[in-house]
This record gives sequence, structure tokens and C-alpha cells, in this order.
Amino acid sequence: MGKTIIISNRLPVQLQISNGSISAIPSVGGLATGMKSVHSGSDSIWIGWSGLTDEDIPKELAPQIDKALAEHGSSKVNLTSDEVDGFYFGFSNRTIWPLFHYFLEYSEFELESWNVYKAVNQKFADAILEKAEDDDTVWVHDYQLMLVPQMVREKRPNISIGFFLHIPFPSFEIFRTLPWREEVLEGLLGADLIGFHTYDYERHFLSSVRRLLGLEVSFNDIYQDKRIIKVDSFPMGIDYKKFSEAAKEHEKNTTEQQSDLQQRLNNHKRSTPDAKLILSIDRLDYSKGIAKRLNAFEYFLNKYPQYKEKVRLIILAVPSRSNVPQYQLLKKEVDELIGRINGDFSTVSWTPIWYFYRSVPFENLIDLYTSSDIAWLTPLRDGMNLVAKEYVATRTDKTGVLILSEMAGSANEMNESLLVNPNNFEQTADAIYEAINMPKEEQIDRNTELQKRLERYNVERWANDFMSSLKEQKERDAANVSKRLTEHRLSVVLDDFKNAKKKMLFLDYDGTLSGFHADPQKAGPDEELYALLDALNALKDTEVYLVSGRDKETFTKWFLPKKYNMIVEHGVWISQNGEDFRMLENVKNDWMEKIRPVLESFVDRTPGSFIEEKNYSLAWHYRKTDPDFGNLRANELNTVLTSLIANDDLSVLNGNKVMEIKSSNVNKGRATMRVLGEGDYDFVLAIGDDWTDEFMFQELPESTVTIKVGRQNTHAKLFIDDIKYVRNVLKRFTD
Ligand SMILES: O=P(O)(O)OC[C@H]1O[C@H](O[C@H]2O[C@H](CO)[C@@H](O)[C@H](O)[C@H]2O)[C@H](O)[C@@H](O)[C@@H]1O
Ligand SMILES: O=c1ccn([C@@H]2O[C@H](COP(=O)(O)OP(=O)(O)O)[C@@H](O)[C@H]2O)c(=O)[nH]1
Repeated sequence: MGKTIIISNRLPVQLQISNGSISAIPSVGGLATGMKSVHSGSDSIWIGWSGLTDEDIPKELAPQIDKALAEHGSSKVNLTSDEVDGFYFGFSNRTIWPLFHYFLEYSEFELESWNVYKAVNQKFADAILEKAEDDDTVWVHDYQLMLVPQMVREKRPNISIGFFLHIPFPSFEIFRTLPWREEVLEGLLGADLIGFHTYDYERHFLSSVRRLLGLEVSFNDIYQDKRIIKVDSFPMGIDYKKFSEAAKEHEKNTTEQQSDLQQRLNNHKRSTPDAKLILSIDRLDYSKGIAKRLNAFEYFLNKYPQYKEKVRLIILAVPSRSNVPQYQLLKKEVDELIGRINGDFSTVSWTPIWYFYRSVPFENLIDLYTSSDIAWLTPLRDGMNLVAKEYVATRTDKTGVLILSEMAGSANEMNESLLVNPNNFEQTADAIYEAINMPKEEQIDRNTELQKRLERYNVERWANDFMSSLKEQKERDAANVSKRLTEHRLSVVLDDFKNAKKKMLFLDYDGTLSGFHADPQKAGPDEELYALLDALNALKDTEVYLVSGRDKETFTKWFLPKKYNMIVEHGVWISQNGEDFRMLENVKNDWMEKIRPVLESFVDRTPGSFIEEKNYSLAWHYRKTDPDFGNLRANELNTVLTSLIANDDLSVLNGNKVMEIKSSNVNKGRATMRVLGEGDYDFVLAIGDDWTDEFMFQELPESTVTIKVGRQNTHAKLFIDDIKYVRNVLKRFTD
């Protein structure tokens, strides 16, 4: 097991140079604060941006910079100020951040900053490649580095790569507006495991992958050519012990040991013992809803005037991304709002809002958390919001009320808090009222549950879960690879084939010999395929059967003149040596009158779907339908049909974007077994791609070489990645 390489834009510390000397200050923001705890306890290296541009660093200080970072287990990626502008202040925070937080109107789509984003992602990938060995694990973090997984994968196909997104993944309707949406998805799919904070973000991502890349998704696996990518949700926790113990220590402080801030907070408590302190802490970011919170506070004071002079709101707004115009505007808006509210409501002995625009050291954070009766955290959108968790962790006596926005990822796990929609002032004002008046016992009950969960699923557990899931995914991949039809395995199969006396090849058509097309009639054979099938049919002592679910008219047109052997409609019809099709099974089709209207009603209600009518079966195709909607309708149809056909001898086959209703005693396994019974074959091969081919894989004799096209679960013994490879393999039989 190799080392772990953590990679993120923000390192655990930010370097500053003043008067020729370097200082390292802790980074603010959930990614850095949370990952810091994970990093400190392991032998990982952390690669990221130091916070200084190349232009900021005098040549003579360069070695000291590396040394200062190495003390924190970190190493840097060098960025020029133009790169920081285009990559960080540009594409990351003027395009992706607003878009992924549903601020579509703030998103700028500039080709120039996209190009810088790509180039800088390449720089980060190169920094990993420089340090990584094949048995290392690379853990890439966040939206600034979404192209890195694929860039590393290209150069190191076997390395283990995890990616975690710390912000929301927006719904498809929002994500689709990004001009470079496919590139971003493909970048992420370079990872083996992609993690999100919540199931909602995960399903939005999967929906975009299905719709924009057309990839097959089964549960939380994405099937991409030769790889399976796992997607899952891992809600990030906090270093619970660090916060709860700091709070316990804090209680022991004598007055002299207390910070200035704590003394100021104490004065407040002393002067107005029955007044409540409400705390709001965020980076100054429009996604955090600070301006809205101020308006809601004003609304509260007007709705419940009895609380004037009885509540005080402390706003800690941490400076963030101040080169981005939207953040500058927000700063102005917040300053003005606070000025106005304080102007309107202040009395001689009371200012309703205390405002701090800065970041504070850890000990002051603990002062604020432990002194506040209520934490009011109502982002408009937030990937997780760790502050909410930190506040609860510091409540050593279990009192305190958390008012949390439904739009924060943490709301999913913090049901015992007062959850509000930040846009609903009425509800928010009532929540503040409820928080002020909540009996102590109820506060304790709620926090007891919250603390139990936060203590159990802490940041260490979160990181371990992610890493074990990544490891499992790699092992699963390796197990899968053990079934791949490698060159070595193929040569064994070819030897057996050559040494056999009487040989049989069963070949499925769609998805095996030919690719899919939205219109099945357009997926006809090409010249290369005819040439291949001619060559196979010319082989000595070898019989070849095309085994398909297709109707006999289509195969008559495509293949009868070639005199290929064919089994169609899953085994209803057979044609041998160019003879007309004859029935292999005695089946009826009078049931179709009952089923057809049901399928027609589904076609009417499912745009893009259509019915294919065969002699003895009906198929409902939904390849052209929106994938989520198609699957939903397919499930619905399955339920309707299952009850409808309960007394008939019919079954429903769920194929690749098609549902087919046919006689139960017809399937490819039974049909191929009948043909096989006509001779004494000592080599049999069956190859197919979908569910209907599993009948062959299961029913043919154990010695059969069964090959699945694709990576989905199968009864076949071997798998092949794609159609192109199928053709190459079959060509080898003719050499
Ligand atoms: O690095 P910055 O541009 O200064 O921004 C600070 C971080 O903000 C974002 O934090 C997110 O991660 C938290 C932990 O998972 C989560 O609780 C929060 O909801 C997110 O907004 C950003 O994702 C990080 O990359 C930044 O470093
Ligand atoms: O002055 C401050 C204020 C906040 N924080 C930390 O910044 C993080 C904020 O993370 P959160 O997930 O709430 O939001 P983000 O800023 O990452 O969007 C939390 O761990 C806080 O403890 C900090 O280090 N110094």
C-alpha cells in the first residue's frame, strides 16, 4: 500500500510575506479545516496552492517557502497572478461556484478563463504525476480541480483516484447551461470513486452523466467503456473531539486567561442577563445568505418588538474572494444593511448587531460558539456547512439552539435543529422566537441526539469511509479484470477452437456485432461485418448462428441472401443454410390484442418511445426517451404488465432500453440448446451483451465459452469491453 496524495486548491495553511519573512496562517473554509484533521494523523502529502503567486515570491525566498510548507506536510503548485485570476477568481469562482449554488445570473461563461482553468488543472495533475507511484492513492478535492482525475488517469491508468466535491452538484437543468459540461463530466470520470456530501447532489450528478454522456448507470455505478466508476455520498463530519475538548478547556479559563473577545461577551451577559446572543458565522459569500439573514432579523424585530434590547446578533463575516465583483458588492450591501438596522433600532444601551469583518483564531471561535444561545446559519445554498456542526460540538452542557437552513447539506443529518427556508421570513422569525423560548430540557434532548451523531460520524470516520470505499472499488475492479478476455485467455480459447472437431458459434447481433441506433432499422450490418461473417461461415467444421431478438423480416432482408444460420425473435424462428424461416417453437400471438393498447398508452405518455411489433412478441423501446423518465415508465409498465399477464404463459424481458413481452417458453437459451442437440459439438462459444443473452450463458453446457460484451453483472465466464473488440476477436478465429 503506497502513500496518500491529497490535492486541493487550498492548502491547510496560507503563506504570507511581510518585511522579507514568511508566515503561515491557518486557512479558513470547511475543506481546509476539515481535511487538516485527516492529514495530520496520516503519512499523506498535501499538494495545493500556497496563497502566493510567482510574482509575490522573491527568488531568494523560494527555498524557504518550500520549507515552510513542508513543515505542514504540504507542497505547492506554482501559479502566476494571471493564472490565479483566470483559474481561481475566474472560472472557479465566477463560473462554477455561482452555477453550482444556483446563482445562474452570476455565472460568467468566458472561454479565456475556461482555458486557464484547463491549463492550471494540468499543472495540478503534473504535480501529482511527479510524486505519484502506481500503488499510491490520489484524493482530489473540489470544484477547482474537476479535470484533474482524467488528466492523471491518462498518464497513470492503474492508479487509484478518488474525487470529493465539497459544494452542491446542481440539477441537470442548471448544469446543462455550462458550455463545457461534457468536458467537466469526463474530467471527473477519471476517478474510481466520486463522493458527494448528500444523496441529492449524487443523483443530480448521475442524471447529468446519463443525459449528457449517455452512459449506462446502474445503482451507483457508471459504466464507461473499459471502466466502472462508483458514485456515493459521504457527509463530511468535523473533528468532534477537538471542538468539544476545546470547549471543556475554555470553561476552565480564569478571567485573566480569557480572551478580550470573551471578556466583551461576558460584559454583555452581565449587563443584560436575560438577553440572548444569536451567532452567525460564514465566509462573506452570497451563497451564505447573509444579507437575507439581516433582512429577516429586521423582520423579526418588527414582528416581535418585545425582543428589542433582549437579543443581540453577532455577525462574523470572514473576508473571501474579494477580487470577485459579486463579493465586493455583497460587502457593500451587508455594511449598509447593518448600518441601517443598527441606526433604526439602536437605543442608548443597546446595538442590535455586532459586526466583525475578519477571520478569528480558533480560540475566539470557541468563545463565540460557547457564549451564544442560538446559532443562526441560513445559507441559500451550502454544500455542507461545518460551522453548524462545530457549534453543536462545543455545547458541553448540551444547551443552545441551532437554526439551520434546509438548503445546507448538513440539514440532512441535523433534523433536531430548527430547520427553516431562508427565503421565508415569517417562518424564520417564528424560529427565532421558538429558539429564544425553547425550554432547556428540549434543547438538551435535541443536542444530545445531534452530538451523538456528530461524535460517531466525525471527520476521521468520513475520510476512512471514503478511503475504504475507494479501496473496495479498486479491488472490485481488479476482480472484474480477472474475467477480462485477455490476449493470453484468447490464445487458449483459439487453441481449443483449432483442436476441436465440431464447433458452434452463437452470436448475438445488437450490442454485440453492431452498435445501437435510436432507430433499430438503422443499425444494419456494414461491409466489414458482412466480410467477417462470410469468413466465419467459410470455416471448416464450424457452424455459426446469429441469435437475436429481432423480427424475421428484418433478418430475412439483411442476412437470408447470405445464407447465414439465424435464430430470431428470441427463438421463435430458425433459418438454416438460406432456407426460409420455420418455427422452432409453437407459440401463439392472440394475447397481443390485449397488450398492444397498454403499450400504446405508454407511447402516448412517454415522448420518444415506440412499439416494435414482431410476429410473436411486442417490444416497447425507450432509447430516445429521457433516461430517468424512461426508467420510471419502464418500472411502471413492468408493474402493469406483470398483473395483466399473470394468467397467460407470457413473460416480460427487460433488455437494453427495451421491454419485450413474449411467450414464456421462448428464450435464447432454450433455442440454442435445441440447435446444439442436433450435433456432437466439442467447442461452443456464445457471445452477447444484454439480459436476454443471459439465458444462453446460463443454459448452454458448462464447457461453453461464454462472453459478455460490457461490464454489467453476468453469468458469462469472460467479458469483452466493446463491439470493436468483439469484431477483432472474431477475426482471430478466421486467421
Ligand atoms: O478556498 P476559498 O475560496 O477561500 O473558500 C473556502 C472553501 O469554501 C468551500 O467550502 C466547502 O467545503 C465545506 C467542507 O466540505 C462545506 O461545508 C461547504 O459547504 C463548502 O462550501 C469550498 O468548497 C472549498 O473548496 C474552499 O476552500
Ligand atoms: O474566522 C473563522 C471563521 C470560520 N472558520 C472555519 O471555517 C470553516 C467554514 O466551513 P463551512 O463548511 O461552514 O463553510 P465554507 O466556508 O467552507 O463554505 C469552519 O470550519 C470554521 O471553523 C475559521 O477557521 N475562522
